[in-house]
Amino acid sequence: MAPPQGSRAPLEFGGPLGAAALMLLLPVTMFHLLLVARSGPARLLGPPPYLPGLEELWSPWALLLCLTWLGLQAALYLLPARKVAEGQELKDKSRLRYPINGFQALVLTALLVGLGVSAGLPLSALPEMLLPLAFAATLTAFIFSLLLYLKALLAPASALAPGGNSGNLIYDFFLGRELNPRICSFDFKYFCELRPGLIGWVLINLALLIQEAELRGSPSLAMWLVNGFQLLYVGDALWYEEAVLTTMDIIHDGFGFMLAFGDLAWVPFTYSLQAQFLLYHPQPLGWPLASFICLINAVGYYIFRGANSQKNTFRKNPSDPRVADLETISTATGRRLLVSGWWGMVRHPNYLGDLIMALAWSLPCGVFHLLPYFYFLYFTALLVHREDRDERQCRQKYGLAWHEYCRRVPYRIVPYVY
Ligand SMILES: NC(=O)C1=CN([C@@H]2O[C@H](COP(=O)(O)OP(=O)(O)OC[C@H]3O[C@@H](n4cnc5c(N)ncnc54)[C@H](OP(=O)(O)O)[C@@H]3O)[C@@H](O)[C@H]2O)C=CC1
Ligand SMILES: CC(C)CCC[C@@H](C)[C@H]1CC=C2C3=C(CC[C@@]21C)[C@@]1(C)CC[C@H](O)C[C@@H]1CC3
Repeated sequence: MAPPQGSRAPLEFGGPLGAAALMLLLPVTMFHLLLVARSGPARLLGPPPYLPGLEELWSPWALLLCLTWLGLQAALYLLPARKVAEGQELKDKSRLRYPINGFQALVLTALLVGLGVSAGLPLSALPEMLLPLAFAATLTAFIFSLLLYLKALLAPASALAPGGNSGNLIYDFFLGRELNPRICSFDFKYFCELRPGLIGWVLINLALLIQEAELRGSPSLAMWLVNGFQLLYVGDALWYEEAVLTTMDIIHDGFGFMLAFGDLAWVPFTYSLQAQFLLYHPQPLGWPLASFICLINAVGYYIFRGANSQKNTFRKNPSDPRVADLETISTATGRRLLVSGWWGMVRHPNYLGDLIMALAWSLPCGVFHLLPYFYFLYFTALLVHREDRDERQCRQKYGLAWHEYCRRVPYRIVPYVY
């Protein structure tokens, strides 16, 4: 198939070979983590305790549950929103509109789950179903990506993403061809990025907490901490939902297997790894250490939220009194770059805060297993790679001004280290 005109973007993720390898490696890693988390030795780098057969992975009930969950979140997405936000300007100069009702979806889901549990819904049975649920989510993501690929064949050239249109089927399937696939006003990428996966993640965490309480009389302090920290993170993402409209996933990347699998399977089933680990490997944690870990999470959150809010406020209105005094440099595009405040400390202060929080989520699991640190390790790799991609895009967008910014702010993520 010939690449569409004008698509000359350099190949990322190691090209078609890298994309094929990731498509295999990501689900395999997810199942490995699910299996070792419940095994006695819980060794991240050891072999899985056993290889599950298809009868253990495939369950029509799990698929039904997965589709019902997606249907519920889609219905909540369609409810009237407190605000409708406009996205960034597209190639054809138009702007898409997005409902801002993610936090409302989280609260309504919590109410529905609360009602369900009080009516006898066995939420604590969820941890036993993680394997078939993850399989169903992977299958759903694969079929969904296939449909998205086919849908993109009918899309006009102006609707295609800059990256996922190389003409190589595997690469384009992985990266995604269409930038903002929609049916009427329902935006699939925006919906998947924040709702089913993120809310699913905290629901799985809650189910693990409830099962721990049933097993041991009450949830452990470590389990409370992991649940609390991650609920704060998800609540924050949904409260500041509008900010996702300026991320590279929404502005730059197409919607293909990478994001569909990432959003629907990877996030709920691997981001809940610490809580999964704690259910099978209870860890003693005293109040002094717990308080120290809370402090680390608070510092991480303070940097993460401060940096993200500063940039979002500045991008929305550079004369806002909260950012008007910050030093900036001009660029040829007319947009300015912050060179003081959080964005004068390192070029990605929000990543630094996010990484500090990631560490705080693992610490309640103790220091004798590597497994609960998987998220921290994976996330470091993801953010270093993401920073590199963003840097390339900014260099292209801002040219000399970006070089000046790099000269003024030489460190990328960690001051004086990287
Ligand atoms: N938990 C998870 O799995 C993940 C979490 N995240 C988190 O999501 C959040 C969003 O991350 P992400 O989308 O990667 O990127 P950022 O929010 O860091 O956005 C990068 C963009 O910010 C703008 N920018 C960069 N430097 C400056 C500056 N000095 N002044 C003003 N604007 C600047 C540029 O866009 P422009 O100039 O066009 O505005 C650049 O492209 C982060 O907090 C990240 O940690 C991200 C990925 C995964
Ligand atoms: C499976 C692959 C390794 C890559 C998958 C990447 C996705 C899991 C992430 C890509 C960007 C994401 C963002 C978030 C969650 C993870 C994914 C979807 C947030 C919604 C997390 C909360 C933050 O406040 C905003 C993030 C935006 C980007």
